[in-house]
Amino acid sequence: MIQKIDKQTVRAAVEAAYDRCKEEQGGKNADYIPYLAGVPSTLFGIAACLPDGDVVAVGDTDYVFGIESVSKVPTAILAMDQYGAKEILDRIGADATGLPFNSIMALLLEKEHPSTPLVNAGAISACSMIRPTGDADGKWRAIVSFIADLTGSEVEVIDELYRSETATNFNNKSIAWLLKNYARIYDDPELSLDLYTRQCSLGVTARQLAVMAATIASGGVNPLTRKEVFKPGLAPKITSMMATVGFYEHTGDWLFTTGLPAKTGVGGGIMGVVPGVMGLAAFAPPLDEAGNSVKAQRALAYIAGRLNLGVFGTTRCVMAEPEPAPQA
Ligand SMILES: NC(=O)CC[C@H](N)C(=O)O
Repeated sequence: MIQKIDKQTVRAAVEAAYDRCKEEQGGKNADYIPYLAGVPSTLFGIAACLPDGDVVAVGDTDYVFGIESVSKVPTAILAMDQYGAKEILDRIGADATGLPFNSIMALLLEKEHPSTPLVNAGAISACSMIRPTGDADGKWRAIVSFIADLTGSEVEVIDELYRSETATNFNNKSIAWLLKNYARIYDDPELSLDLYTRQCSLGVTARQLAVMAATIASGGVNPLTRKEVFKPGLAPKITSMMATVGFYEHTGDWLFTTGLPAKTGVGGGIMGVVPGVMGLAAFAPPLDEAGNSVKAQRALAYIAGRLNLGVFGTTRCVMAEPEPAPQA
């Protein structure tokens, strides 16, 4: 069955989600990265980017926050674009770990297989693969310009966040060297980890994440700029990875509840992809114990339910074509 929705329906859902969730008090800012503990906890924004590039936005959707693990998505796509999806499957994998994002145990259990580019181990491995290998500046330029193409606007590192994260990323250092031990890192471990830390420290807005999600939803064509950012065949690959592990050990519960492929970050952002239809994003800093924003989850779950956006149902939700302008 096809269910047509229009821009007004989306706006009404986004506004209702904001109103219903704005008083939610659950969760706590991440504090293992000191910068994140200081971000105002009451910030809250929701954005939806439609196929015509229009963004429906409510709340703090222009506040610049740390992209954190949502950055694992663009780097995974870039790696697949550079090497082909099959090589990423072979070298990194596409499985869930069922464990926290920074789990060393996951790496020990699956020695030669970091599982997926959407957890820390696989993401550091993906950073190591980004071409031109061995060239830290060249790799960084490749990652940042790819993210800018996905969002249709510039992105910059939040210096204080980068310093804060670099000063405290001991666990990730262990992961990088364990990857080296198991021959699952494809460039210098320190260089790869620094790239990963820098990409996590990029500042983005909920509006930008919604455009990134919409670019994935439309098979790699940015709806704002109309640029073809990545090969269309990669959209279902990244969307399936997001569906598999986007909320770490809570992914199954999320997918069961919403049917929405999405990816979270400890900065409080969540990006959701409705293939062929739209991109969604929400931002609110307080997190649950798996590191997923409590308020942003509630908001996106509400919108997914109200608009029937789940990808597993028998009803396929599509955007209605806009009415033609009346003839003069
Ligand atoms: N889940 C996250 O957003 C974690 C990202 C963070 N930079 C880390 O490596 O711990």
